[in-house]
Amino acid sequence: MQAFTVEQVRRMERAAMGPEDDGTLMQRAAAGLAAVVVEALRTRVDRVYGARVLVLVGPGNNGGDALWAGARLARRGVRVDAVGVLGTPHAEGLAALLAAGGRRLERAQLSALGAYDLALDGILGIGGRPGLPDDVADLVDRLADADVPVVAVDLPSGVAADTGAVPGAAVTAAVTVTFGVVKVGHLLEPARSRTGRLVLVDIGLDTSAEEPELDAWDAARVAAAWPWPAPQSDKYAKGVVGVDCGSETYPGAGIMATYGAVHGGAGMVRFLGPESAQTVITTNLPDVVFAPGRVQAHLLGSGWGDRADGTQAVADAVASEVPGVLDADGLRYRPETMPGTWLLTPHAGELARLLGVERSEVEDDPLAAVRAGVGRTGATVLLKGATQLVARPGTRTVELAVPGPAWTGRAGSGDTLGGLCAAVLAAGRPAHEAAVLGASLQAVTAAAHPGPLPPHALAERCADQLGAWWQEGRR
Ligand SMILES: NC(=O)C1=CN([C@@H]2O[C@H](COP(=O)(O)OP(=O)(O)OC[C@H]3O[C@@H](n4cnc5c(N)ncnc54)[C@H](O)[C@@H]3O)[C@@H](O)[C@H]2O)[C@@H](O)CC1
Ligand SMILES: [K+]
Repeated sequence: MQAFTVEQVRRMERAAMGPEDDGTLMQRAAAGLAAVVVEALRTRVDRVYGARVLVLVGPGNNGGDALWAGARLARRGVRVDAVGVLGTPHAEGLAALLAAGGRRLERAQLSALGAYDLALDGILGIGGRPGLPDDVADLVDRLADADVPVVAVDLPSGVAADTGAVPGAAVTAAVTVTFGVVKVGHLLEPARSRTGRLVLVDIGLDTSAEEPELDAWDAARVAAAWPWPAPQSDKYAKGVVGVDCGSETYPGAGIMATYGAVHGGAGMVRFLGPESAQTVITTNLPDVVFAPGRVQAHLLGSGWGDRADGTQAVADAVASEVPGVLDADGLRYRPETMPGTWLLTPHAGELARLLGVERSEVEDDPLAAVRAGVGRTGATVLLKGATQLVARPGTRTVELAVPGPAWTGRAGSGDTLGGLCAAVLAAGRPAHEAAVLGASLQAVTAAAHPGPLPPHALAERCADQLGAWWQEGRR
């Protein structure tokens, strides 16, 4: 699924509209919106005729969409009340609603909000600045307290369309009906959680001239893209991962990274980390070897802590011209520039350190931050966290891994994730695919095995998930 910025949407809308806006796009939007509301009413109260809908109307075309949809609903016998909550409502939309039998109420006339079966959030769309004025936020809260489900028009009002940030008050929608294309904010946390179920209504926008801002993967695409071995694939076709992770202080990181590489399907895993980890590894994963030798993807950095020869270890691996994953403490020892065949896997704090900015700056605009990480290093970058983003040199489009349940993020998850990515890299896939596939496999597996499981146990379930896909013939 592709997502676009507000600027791109505006360009596409202008191209679709031509020089004069004759309202066609808004009518398409309103028709699609009304159809979703009809379905939602059927599901919730088993009727359309006589159901009650409250329309919250802001000052722009977002309110216009909501009012025109309200008019369509009123013509089907829905009792529609519209209340202007910001600025002056869209004149033609309001006239259409009143002509269809809807009512306009003042805010003071609103009582017993629980009597409404559903509310339409037409407060702000892609023209909205994030946040809501206090009095509007108060009304939105009262609707939530009264358990009135909200259908958001285009976007839940208050969220930032281009970043997914929610810096102030915002609507939390049960369903969001968006028009033409998906916007970035629908897919990135924390706005994603405000969006509810996302429905895309086709209004005839042509995306072909625009490079998408985001490319979001789903589980089916991950299964189809996984580097499944061919019948004749030997261990070298599947790929050898060289794991130099962990330290005497943090041996567990080396163990968990190895679990990731083994269960991600590597043909062979060489463990080149501290001796203190070897007994545990060889007891639990007897297929792992400890001798140096041929490596098709490096995995470095997890659990290193301070390492005297860290800079040299990374430089040697990069100089070997074999691709690799550089994680955690290893990021501190990276050379000034790296090839795009290398994958860096920072979390927000590590990316902030790499960029020399505050962590909040990364969290407020992760898309910009992950791109900046590529600009700064030359490498491919996977930003780990609630939404896992992958940026790479040569394209503006950022890939979004399948999201996972919140408890996946715990000590050691990143170590096994590095191993999963390295297994894909060793199979010959480019770094950005290794990142998306590894992160998505971990997320899909975590969603299917509500634990919370410790990372090494989740890594074992990742192998089960691959096995399930294999059996389903998803390869
Ligand atoms: N342009 C088009 O052709 C189409 C637009 N559509 C709808 O139009 C929407 C965009 O419409 P607009 O550009 O009018 O923008 P909005 O409807 O998002 O509203 C922008 C207005 O709200 C005010 N405003 C913004 N943030 C505010 C805040 N935090 N507090 C108070 N006031 C605030 C602005 O000053 C401006 O007057 C889309 O989201 C979509 O719903 C659809 O009808 C499809 C076609
Ligand atoms: K809205």
